[in-house]
Amino acid sequence: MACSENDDISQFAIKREHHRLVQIIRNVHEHLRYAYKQGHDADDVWKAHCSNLSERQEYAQAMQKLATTMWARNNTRIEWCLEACSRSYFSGGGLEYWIKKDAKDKKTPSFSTSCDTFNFTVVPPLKENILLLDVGSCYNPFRCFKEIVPIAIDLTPATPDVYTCDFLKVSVVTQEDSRWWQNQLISTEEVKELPGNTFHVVILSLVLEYLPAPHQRWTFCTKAYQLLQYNGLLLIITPDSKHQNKNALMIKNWKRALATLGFQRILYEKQTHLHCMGFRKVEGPVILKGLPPVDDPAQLLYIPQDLHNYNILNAGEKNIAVERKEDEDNEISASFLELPFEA
Ligand SMILES: C[S@@+](CC[C@H](N)C(=O)[O-])C[C@H]1O[C@@H](n2cnc3c(N)ncnc32)[C@H](O)[C@@H]1O
Repeated sequence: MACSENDDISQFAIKREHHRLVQIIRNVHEHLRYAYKQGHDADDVWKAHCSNLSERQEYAQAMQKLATTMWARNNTRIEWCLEACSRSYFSGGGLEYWIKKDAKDKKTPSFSTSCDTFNFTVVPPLKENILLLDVGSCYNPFRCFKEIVPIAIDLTPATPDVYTCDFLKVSVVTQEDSRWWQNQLISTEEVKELPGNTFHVVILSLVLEYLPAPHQRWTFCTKAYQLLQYNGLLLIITPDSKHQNKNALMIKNWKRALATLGFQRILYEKQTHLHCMGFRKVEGPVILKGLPPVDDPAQLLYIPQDLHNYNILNAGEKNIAVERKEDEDNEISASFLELPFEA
């Protein structure tokens, strides 16, 4: 057989495997959204999902394989996060810039006044490594960067260095000694508590769209706020293959919602398949010029898929929820199917 035919066959096999893995991920997201859209209580939907270990494990393996083999040379979200927090913000002068700007604008004090101790505010220069909480980490992609101490948590870890933790349920506790919780983690099978005002960075990468209800995404962002030190960074990555303006309103609404918590958006980049956003924790709320206050900020944390209509296609043992044909035609590019594929 000619070499190019062999290549074609292996390309085809890789593409088929990519499609299979993506389908596993999409099905989990769609089942959750479908159940919620049917009028079920979000807590009940989540409880049912948490009891389905085999489905979650299949998802974890599929996600790990996709990220580490299929997209291995295209993990731009990990690179972006690293660049944003390490090279740009903590080591590249970003933190100093924002602190000086605050002082000049006299909008917020350089150092927090609401914290009990100085230690709960990040000040330049950062003398330690960056303490980074990766929520919904799956396979701990930040483990190999020397400037970062990653604490990786996931509902269903794909690798042993990721702690089991349901971030919707975790309690944020007050701990003045930051070593306390590191000892806790070592001896814990499932993380039930995390210390407030502690982390330099919280990462929410491709995780908010896993949650079917906007108020669950709000819970994630609220907890991220509580866990970060002042001047710490929340980095959010969300998939979207449309051009930048298509979902510009959604991104603006996220900014508004997060501003009510005290997150100031300081970084934004639209990549081909992703929105990458960086928010700095300040003493909130952040006032956005020309915009009225928001009544129900949680509802602003919607994603394009929330607006889809769902049908039951398969009335077999397990109903398969799918988006209606016209929605599929119009909006499919916002889904995982369009995340980058590398042969
Ligand atoms: C699409 S994967 C993203 C993995 C990784 N962050 C990345 O960017 O490659 C979404 C992950 O979020 C996790 N997840 C979903 N809900 C969660 C929750 N309530 N608490 C912790 N992890 C959660 C899932 O188990 C899954 O591993």
